[in-house]
Amino acid sequence: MSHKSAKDFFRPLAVGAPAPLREIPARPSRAIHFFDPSNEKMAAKIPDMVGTVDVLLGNLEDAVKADNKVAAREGLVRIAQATDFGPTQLWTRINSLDSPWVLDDLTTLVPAIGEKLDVIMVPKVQEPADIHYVDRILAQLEAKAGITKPILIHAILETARGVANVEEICGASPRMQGLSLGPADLAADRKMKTTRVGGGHPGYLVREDAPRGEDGLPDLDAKRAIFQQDLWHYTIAKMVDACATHGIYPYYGPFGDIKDTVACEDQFRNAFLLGCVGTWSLHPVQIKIANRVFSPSVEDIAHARRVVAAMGDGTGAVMIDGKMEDDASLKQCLVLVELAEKLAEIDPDLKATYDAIETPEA
Ligand SMILES: CC(=O)SCCNC(=O)CCNC(=O)[C@H](O)C(C)(C)COP(=O)(O)OP(=O)(O)OC[C@H]1O[C@@H](n2cnc3c(N)ncnc32)[C@H](O)[C@@H]1OP(=O)(O)O
Ligand SMILES: CC(=O)C(=O)O
Ligand SMILES: [Mg+2]
Repeated sequence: MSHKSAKDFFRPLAVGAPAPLREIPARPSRAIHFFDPSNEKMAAKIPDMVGTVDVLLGNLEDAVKADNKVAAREGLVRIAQATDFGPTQLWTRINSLDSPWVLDDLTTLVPAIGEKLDVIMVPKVQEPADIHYVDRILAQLEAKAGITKPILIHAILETARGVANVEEICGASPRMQGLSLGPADLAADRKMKTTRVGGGHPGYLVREDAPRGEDGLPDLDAKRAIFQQDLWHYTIAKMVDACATHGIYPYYGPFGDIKDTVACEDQFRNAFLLGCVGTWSLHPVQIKIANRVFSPSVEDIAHARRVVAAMGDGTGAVMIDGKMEDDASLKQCLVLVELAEKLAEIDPDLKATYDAIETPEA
């Protein structure tokens, strides 16, 4: 197998295309809010959502009826051209690479709104070749349209083969911005026996040991605690490692039980704690949940700042509230502090909240 040389990796793939980025900017993207641009009621709400969510994503793939594919594509062009997105990013999810719509998605969107599109989400990515295909065609279209900044690529991990190839997918192009988990298609592809869009399952559990009777046998009638397990732990952890290795960003994905806002928050928080930077929002109610979960808490920032202040030059060990802190826990605290600073730049309420935290002298 031939590989590009290191020096060629950051050269444009078409003459006149913008130079690839060497670092993917760490822009806040706590919620990637999905809307169907062919749904007039939904589309009408989008201009007023600017500034209330980090990313607005015009979805062209699953959840858009086959008969509405052209209307969705054209609707996205109209909305993008008419809207000033300010600090909010504009993303799209194109149709899958084996669909009859994807080529028109790309050849329509890039010339019409390429300068406004930050990221193109590519569904059902199986292998690096899928990214290479999109990479080259984007460069050709950017060159032809005179686009000045490279459009980034985000891959959805929603096939077993995609999961097996995740590291190569992350490293396939300097355009790679991140990955999202696609739990619905992934479950189908793996032949998991679930019927949901993300979240847990009551059958996937661990049960407390049974008490033993005098005969030494388990008492099967005893009440025992059960603990539902996370179906997605393995895949999210694998995604997080692959993204961190390649300097790109991991995201949870959809949580389909819109009315169960409590379980949604739990699933999002698990992803946040494991290293994800954001998640998807399918309904306006999920934006607030995502913004809350993917912003460090006041308690975490208060603690992190105490550790930073106590650690001086960042080496050695100190005790705070009975716990040992050292170089490694300081690094964890800095992840939270730096994230809070980034979010405060675009979220005035959060800035006020973080500014009000009493910070010890360094
Ligand atoms: C597995 C995957 O691929 S997941 C990604 C693909 N799926 C999606 O993108 C789904 C996007 N979301 C939706 O289609 C819808 O939110 C649904 C179908 C889940 C629920 O829609 P509804 O039944 O209309 O929800 P509900 O009645 O609570 O909506 C309340 C209002 O919010 C609006 N709304 C609902 N979802 C959205 C949205 N994503 N963005 C903007 N507005 C929305 C509705 O139009 C409605 O407006 P109205 O008050 O003017 O009538
Ligand atoms: C996110 C997505 O597309 C899926 O779960 O299938
Ligand atoms: Mg899918």
